[in-house]
Amino acid sequence: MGTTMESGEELIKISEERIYVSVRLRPLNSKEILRNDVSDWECINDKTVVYKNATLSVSERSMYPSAYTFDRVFRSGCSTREVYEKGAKDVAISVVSGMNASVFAYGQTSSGKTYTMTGITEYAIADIYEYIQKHPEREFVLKFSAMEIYNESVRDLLSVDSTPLRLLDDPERGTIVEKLTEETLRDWDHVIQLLSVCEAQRQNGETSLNEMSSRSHQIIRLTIESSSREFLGRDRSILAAAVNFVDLAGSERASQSLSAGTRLKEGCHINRSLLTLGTVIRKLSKGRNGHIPYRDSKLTRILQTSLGGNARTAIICTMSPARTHVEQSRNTLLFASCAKEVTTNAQVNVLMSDKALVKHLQRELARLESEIISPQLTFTQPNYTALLREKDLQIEKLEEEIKNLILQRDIAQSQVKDMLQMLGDDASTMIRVGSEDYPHLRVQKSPDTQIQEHDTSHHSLDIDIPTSSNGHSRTSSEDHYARVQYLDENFVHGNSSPRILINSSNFSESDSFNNWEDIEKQSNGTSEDLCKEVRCIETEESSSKGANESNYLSSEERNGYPEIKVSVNENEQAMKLPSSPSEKDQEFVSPPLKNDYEMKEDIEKEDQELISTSLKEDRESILHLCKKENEFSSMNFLDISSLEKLSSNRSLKLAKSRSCNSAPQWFKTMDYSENNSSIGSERELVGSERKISPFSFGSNEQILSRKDSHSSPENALDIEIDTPNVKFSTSVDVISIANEVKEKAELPTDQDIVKNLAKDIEPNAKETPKKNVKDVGLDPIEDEYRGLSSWPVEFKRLQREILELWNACNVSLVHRTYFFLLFQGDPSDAIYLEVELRRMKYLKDKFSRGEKTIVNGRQLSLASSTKALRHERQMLSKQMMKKLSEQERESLFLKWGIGLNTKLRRLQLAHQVWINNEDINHITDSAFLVAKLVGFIEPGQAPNKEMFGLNFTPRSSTSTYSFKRSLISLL
Ligand SMILES: Nc1ncnc2c1ncn2[C@@H]1O[C@H](COP(=O)(O)OP(=O)(O)OP(=O)(O)O)[C@@H](O)[C@H]1O
Repeated sequence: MGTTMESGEELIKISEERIYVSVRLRPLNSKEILRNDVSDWECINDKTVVYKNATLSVSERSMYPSAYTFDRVFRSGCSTREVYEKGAKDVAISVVSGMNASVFAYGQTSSGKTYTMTGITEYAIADIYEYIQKHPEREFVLKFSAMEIYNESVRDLLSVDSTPLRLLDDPERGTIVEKLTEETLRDWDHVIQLLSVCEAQRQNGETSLNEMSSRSHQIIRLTIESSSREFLGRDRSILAAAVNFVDLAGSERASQSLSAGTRLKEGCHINRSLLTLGTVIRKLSKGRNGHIPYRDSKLTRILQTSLGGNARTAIICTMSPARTHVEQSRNTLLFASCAKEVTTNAQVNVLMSDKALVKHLQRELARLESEIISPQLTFTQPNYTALLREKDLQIEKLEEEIKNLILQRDIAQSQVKDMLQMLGDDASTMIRVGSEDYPHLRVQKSPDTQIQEHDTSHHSLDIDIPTSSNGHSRTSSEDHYARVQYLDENFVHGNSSPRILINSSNFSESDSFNNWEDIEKQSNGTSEDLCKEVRCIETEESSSKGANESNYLSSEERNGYPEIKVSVNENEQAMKLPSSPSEKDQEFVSPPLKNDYEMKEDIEKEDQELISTSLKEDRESILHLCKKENEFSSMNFLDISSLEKLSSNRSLKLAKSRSCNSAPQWFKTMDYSENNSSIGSERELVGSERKISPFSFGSNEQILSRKDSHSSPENALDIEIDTPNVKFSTSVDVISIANEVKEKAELPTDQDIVKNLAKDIEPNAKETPKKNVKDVGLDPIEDEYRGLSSWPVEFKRLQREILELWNACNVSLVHRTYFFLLFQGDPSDAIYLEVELRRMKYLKDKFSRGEKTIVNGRQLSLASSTKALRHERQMLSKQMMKKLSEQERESLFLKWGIGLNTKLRRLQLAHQVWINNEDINHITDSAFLVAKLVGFIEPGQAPNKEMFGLNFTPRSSTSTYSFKRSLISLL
């Protein structure tokens, strides 16, 4: 056998094993001997039986195998005991270990099946009892049942009732025989008694071959349940299995058995069922593929488990050695040969009692509940510990991060506080924006006394360094300036605040700025030096919101927007303007207009997160610039010596020249200048009416000629900044500075825009015939364009190109509006159009390459500008409710083709403005609408260009300057 079972205590798990097949030869019976039948079969060893008929021809011998090998062959002289011991016991006794078992006897009629199985059944049961007796620690329950299949009917052999029993299919137990009597064995005698009953009940009949021929298939079933006595009364497992002792009816040939009538009918059923059994065995021997016809007979249905299922099976094929039965013997051997190829898969059958099952389920339930409540507890101890350790590390890391964040926050707050202190030294300098206080921004006004004392040097411009202890009067232009600053902030939604370097000689107020002290220290220069070259940072109220961060950026950080040095021409006479008492002591910058609050608040939200960062960067940038002061001394336009040189050689001289000799005509013509009344004139240019241009610069040729420029008073772009009580005149030699830059050390790549602009302008300048300023008397460039009929065309071309670029770059609508309304065709605006065009091209180039650029310290991309533009339109739509009357709104809706009942009509309107570049009327309408919404135009006020800086009254000139200088600074 494949598996021995020496110890009954062990539960033997047997995987797949083959059916144990043995062949038993019986001796010739008396009848066979009487007719001189010979025995042709001989067991040559324990496993092989051979056919030894010497009378067969060679051809006959070749038709059949002569030797058959099985697990065991038993000679005719072997006892049933030996057959049992060696051919059935191992399988039969498996039942005590919880495995199903079956022992078959297969063979032709009268071959000795009943003879063999009777003995094997008794021996097996005897051994089972012996096993039980040897294992008192276990409790066994033996149940006995017996049935026969007679003429394809199942009968209970333990019942006198011959009513056929039904077969039921149970999904777990397989085929069960309904109402089959099952007797619990009491003792050995009980076994003998029941076996006797079965023998008595079984259908037997006399045939010519067997006086006591079994006419049915008999199945004696012994079911054994066992459990350990140790666990008796507690939850315990029960091993349950059954062993079948099957005595098949013998195949027979009617001709041989001479059966007729009932015997013939029985023989037919017997043969049919045996044929099905043979088919099942044959199919199983070839594998389990395909259909196995278990259900073709009750025999195979009942024995399905034993045939290739959960059972150990042993088949003992009995055969007569007589020559007369050779054919039947060969059939038996053929069946045996197939059977030995069939495999079964026996398992230990463990039954759980209801009590045990309940106990088991309760334990499982408790375990699952425990997992739900505390999943970690289900981990193994090492994993649990590792998990805890990991969590601890994470907690430590997070705590460390929190500490760092708190530290950074404190530092940022401290910096904010410092900056605020630096920006405003008293409460009066603070303005309230929303819930935050911001410092007022002021023009650094040079007291007259100081101006008089320092009449030889450059003068400070509107350095919006916070007020000092000196205290500065506030300008009346604060409102306007605030608007402009707002525009500057939001230029291209990137807050491209301008940066202007201003030569200053009397920047004493800056002493109050601690950082300037640091600058002084680190620059290894004297305070005088610093006073000469002070980087005037155009700070505004939004400085605390990051708008001024770019002002403190190093040139490397500005990413394409290099600082422009503005040398302030301190010409007291020219600059000194009659003060308007009403405009005195007004802050240069006022809180944002109420109309702007909403928009500003939204922007502030976005900017809040940049506040501390920008302030920190500001401080670092200042320090960085201080360090760079010396480094730049021989490198770029930021260096002090360079600026000094420029100041002394050019700007200063220019200033002196102008102040002493011939101040630019426009100075004189300005209505607030000393000589404005005498020189001012009205000029009509491109349909725009203006009294004077506040900007003038010499011919390009003069400007770009360094040698000449140093000695020429016309080679500077002059910007006059006026305040009510102090007038500033700035000489912004843009081109010269650009050239200065170009000639200096390599600039960052992003600053090439400046070079390019200078290069582009330079040839034009050279082509432009030099004009005698004195001859012209006014702005040379104006003269130049005034004499050229191409300027209006050129202006429109520039304007159209700028419009397209605005759209492409998602430029702020407010910026567009202001720019559009400000620059309407005056030739003096050419430089600004050129600058704007360059800026836009630069941006578009960046965007087209998917790159980001830094504008005023913020990263600006096409996506972010798109978002900002959408946001701006939303803000404008909100402003419509505040800035427009219902009648105005309805009128606009009708004008812009929006239904009065349309949902989100204000938003629709906001999305229509500034979208059609081809229609100048649309652009104009858009500009006026935006201007009105953001407060350029007061409700009920007719728009006119005087409001947008073209009327250079003291009040408006500041805003004009601010806007224009922002453009210049971006060079
Ligand atoms: N090995 C044996 N040694 C001695 N006598 C045997 C042996 N086998 C069978 N016999 C005898 O042969 C006769 C027929 O045996 P048995 O009834 O067991 O055959 P069977 O295969 O069961 O026949 P059937 O299929 O017709 O029931 C019996 O009288 C029996 O005593």
